[in-house]
Amino acid sequence: MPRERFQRQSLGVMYNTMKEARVLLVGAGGIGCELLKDLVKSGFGEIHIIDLDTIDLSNLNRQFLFRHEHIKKSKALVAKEVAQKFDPRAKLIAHHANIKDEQYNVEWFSGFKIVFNALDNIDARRHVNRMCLAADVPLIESGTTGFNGNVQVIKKGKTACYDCKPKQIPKSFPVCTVRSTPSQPIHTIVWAKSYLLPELFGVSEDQVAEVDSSTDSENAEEIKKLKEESQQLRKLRESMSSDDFAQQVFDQVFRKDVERLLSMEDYWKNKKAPTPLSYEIFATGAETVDASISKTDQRIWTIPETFVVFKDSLTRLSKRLAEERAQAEKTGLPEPVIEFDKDDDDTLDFVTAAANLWSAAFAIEPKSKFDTKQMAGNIIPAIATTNAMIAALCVLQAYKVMKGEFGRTREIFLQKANMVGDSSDLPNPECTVCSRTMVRVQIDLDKATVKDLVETLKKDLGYNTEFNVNIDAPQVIIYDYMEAEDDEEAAETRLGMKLSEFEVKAGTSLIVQDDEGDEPRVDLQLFVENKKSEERDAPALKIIRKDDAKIEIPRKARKPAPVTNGIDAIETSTEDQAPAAAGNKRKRALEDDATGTPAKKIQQAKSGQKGDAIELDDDGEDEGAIVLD
Ligand SMILES: Nc1ncnc2c1ncn2[C@@H]1O[C@H](COP(=O)(O)OP(=O)(O)OP(=O)(O)O)[C@@H](O)[C@H]1O
Ligand SMILES: [Zn+2]
Repeated sequence: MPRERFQRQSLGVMYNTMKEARVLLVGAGGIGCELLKDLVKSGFGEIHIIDLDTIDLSNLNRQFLFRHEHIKKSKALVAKEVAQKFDPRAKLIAHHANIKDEQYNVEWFSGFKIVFNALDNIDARRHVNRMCLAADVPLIESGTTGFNGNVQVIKKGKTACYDCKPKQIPKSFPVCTVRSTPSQPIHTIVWAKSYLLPELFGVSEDQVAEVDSSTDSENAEEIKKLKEESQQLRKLRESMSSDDFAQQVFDQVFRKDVERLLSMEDYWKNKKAPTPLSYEIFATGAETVDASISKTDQRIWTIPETFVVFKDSLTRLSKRLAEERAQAEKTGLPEPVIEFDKDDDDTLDFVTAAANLWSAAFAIEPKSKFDTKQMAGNIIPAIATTNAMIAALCVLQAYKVMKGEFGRTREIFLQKANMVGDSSDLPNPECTVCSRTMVRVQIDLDKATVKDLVETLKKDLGYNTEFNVNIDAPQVIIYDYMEAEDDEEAAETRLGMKLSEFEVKAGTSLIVQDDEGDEPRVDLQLFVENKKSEERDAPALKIIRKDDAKIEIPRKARKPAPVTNGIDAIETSTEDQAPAAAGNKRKRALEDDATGTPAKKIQQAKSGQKGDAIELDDDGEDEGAIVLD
């Protein structure tokens, strides 16, 4: 078979290693479909694919393993079936599940040679990052937005982890800009999506991340007024079933609230003042417009069309909420809410129409339903070719990982047509995630007490008396060594409590924080597994040691003393300082772009400095691996 011959030629001795390797692919979406094809075609022996989702019509344009007849079926199962045809000898195993499920514990992760992340959310990425660090399995992390993408190799102790660099927080807009002085279409879209829709049908603006309601001395007065207006709007919810509900809402937000703004003359000295809208005037031109105009999504609606869609979508949403409320009352479910969803036409029609009316009041250009969908959904169209390139780059990095050449792995950034590969960063010693020591612990949760845990930490891991134990998230104190000093009786009671009383269960992470002397140990993360002890006298807790190796928990690196006027405030010896090499590596990550690409690397990509080309060169005759530099 010619393909196999070429593979042998290009992989050399690695060919057989790959045939035996067991790898995990997390996510069978845009990157995942491409990556699965690449992994099968590259000859990886056993590939596990996990995805919690089912196939949607909107996936078909780029997730090429899926066809129309697969809609609503499991992504993982269909991906496996289709990719199997590329090589019937490959062992493919599909899991239609969430990677955060309890059964996918550290032990399960330990069974893989490499894990590939092809996910679409930070939460799952962070979880896999932690599991791979705990299991000491290399992770190849990847992501794309539009024409941009990146690949990062993560290996405990050798390279930076996913959390070593701060991640960009989603952009938010100050409440005063959105509600009092909008000047761009995005402001009015955010207003409709994150203020008007939630105030009428969902949670309040205070709880929406896209709107920043924090006050300072300059805006405190205005925010107070805006809060009063929100309350008035919330009151209107009571008349949701009345015939003139749309008129009441329109009058309140597009007339009264705008009139109030207009009365603040100082506001408009240097800005164009808004115009309050009149329901009667808008209604006059609208009699002949059919509500089905909302289906037109590419062209900007006229004012009468916008008015009709506003009224019609408001009625649709009101009816829906009334039905859901009646249902919830019957079944005792909590009060329902309607949230914005770009694929839900009722909410999208409402946001488009309301945003364009708000724009009309402020003389801002209106937007089509299609454009509003992109902007409100923060959608950057996914590009199939970007996914394909990133998937291929993941495999090229995987070759180096297979050879254990972590020093030669590259962090790769794709910026439109420009690609840059820079050597992987070293771990950030101040990273609260990868600087921890991570250990598995088997606990008989029917038996184990806080005392058992405390004693095991002292006996098996060398802890002294001064340490605390918490559940990671949500934070719950399990043991606090200071308690004994404050209240001996309470401390005794706590020691006798079972860990299960604190809701410790399989999958829980426990964090042990050392407080001993000047040089405490780094934090210890214990990954809990529930295991019944078979013999009666067997210990209720067992620390799992890889190959029976002794577990050493390193001491925290002391921070270098602060520098004042060029003179060290406290004299420090060189041994006291944090590892220099790692420190040098952490100089960047100041401002990251939407893909989380550090600013420095983008600059390089743009200016075409170091490493702006990807070279595929032959890395020695017998090994024949493709090297990316
Ligand atoms: N916790 C998780 N466990 C398993 N799979 C996950 C988890 N979180 C996300 N995924 C999967 O990761 C994949 C990411 O793929 P992609 O970025 O192409 O998103 P998508 O949902 O397919 O597309 P879009 O968001 O553009 O509609 C999805 O198939 C998603 O179901
Ligand atoms: Zn880290």
